[in-house]
Amino acid sequence: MIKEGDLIVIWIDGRRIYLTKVDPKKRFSSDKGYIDMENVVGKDFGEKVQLSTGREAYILKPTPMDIYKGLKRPTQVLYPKDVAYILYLLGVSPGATVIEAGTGSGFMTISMAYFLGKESKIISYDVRQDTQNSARKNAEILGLGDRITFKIGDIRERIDETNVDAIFLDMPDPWNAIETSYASLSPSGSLVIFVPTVVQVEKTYLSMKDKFIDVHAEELMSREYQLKENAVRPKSIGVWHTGYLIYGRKLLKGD
Ligand SMILES: C[S@@+](CC[C@H](N)C(=O)[O-])C[C@H]1O[C@@H](n2cnc3c(N)ncnc32)[C@H](O)[C@@H]1O
Repeated sequence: MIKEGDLIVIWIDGRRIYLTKVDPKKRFSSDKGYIDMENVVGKDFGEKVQLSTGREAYILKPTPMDIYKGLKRPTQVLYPKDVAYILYLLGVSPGATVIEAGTGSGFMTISMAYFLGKESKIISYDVRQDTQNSARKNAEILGLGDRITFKIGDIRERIDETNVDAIFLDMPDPWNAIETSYASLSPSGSLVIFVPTVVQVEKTYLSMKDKFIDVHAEELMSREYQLKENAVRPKSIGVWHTGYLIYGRKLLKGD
């Protein structure tokens, strides 16, 4: 049963998916109508409610995908298809320590905190205080703030932590952060990097190839389908390119 303070999704249609906290004193408004939140308290997840216009909406329990659609994002954020595979490539499990840069809107940070659980330590660096503040707010809304340490700093110059399990970089010039990442990683730890252009892939590869093993780059493609009777087919409009993932594992010097 839904109670005050719960995080819920108000689902009106495929383009109107809102993530909000239940405050009985407040009103949720959209271009399709409003509902006083006191009318949501006591409902069950999956139940239908009626907006002021008579339009129906559904109350759902937030999933990472809803969180992705509903969060504020001052920077470009990673797409869920990439986030899911990055988690796999990082090779980490609950209890791990992971370093990330840059924080940006915190979508990757939040995803790691969500999937790696309470015992994990996520340390996220960014050079910008404003975007990191917004990421911190996002993490707090989701109740994940205590799993994350936000740090202001240039990861090309310094990573305070050593012997970490994995590092993820989403920044314009990751090839300048290979030295610091190498020093911070535990032997055989994974370094995963996201970049949007092939020039960045080559520069990153060249800076990694002597210190990391199993270095490779790949791109993930996802194609959504139109679901309509007698017309099920790939949608004609979609996101075709997000970026490339580069991966490698730390070798000990001299190996
Ligand atoms: C595209 S955003 C990251 C988005 C993030 N992965 C997400 O899913 O929300 C890139 C971020 O890298 C930060 N950045 C750029 N250079 C950096 C550096 N040398 N050290 C730390 N952060 C850096 C930028 O300030 C920016 O916030």
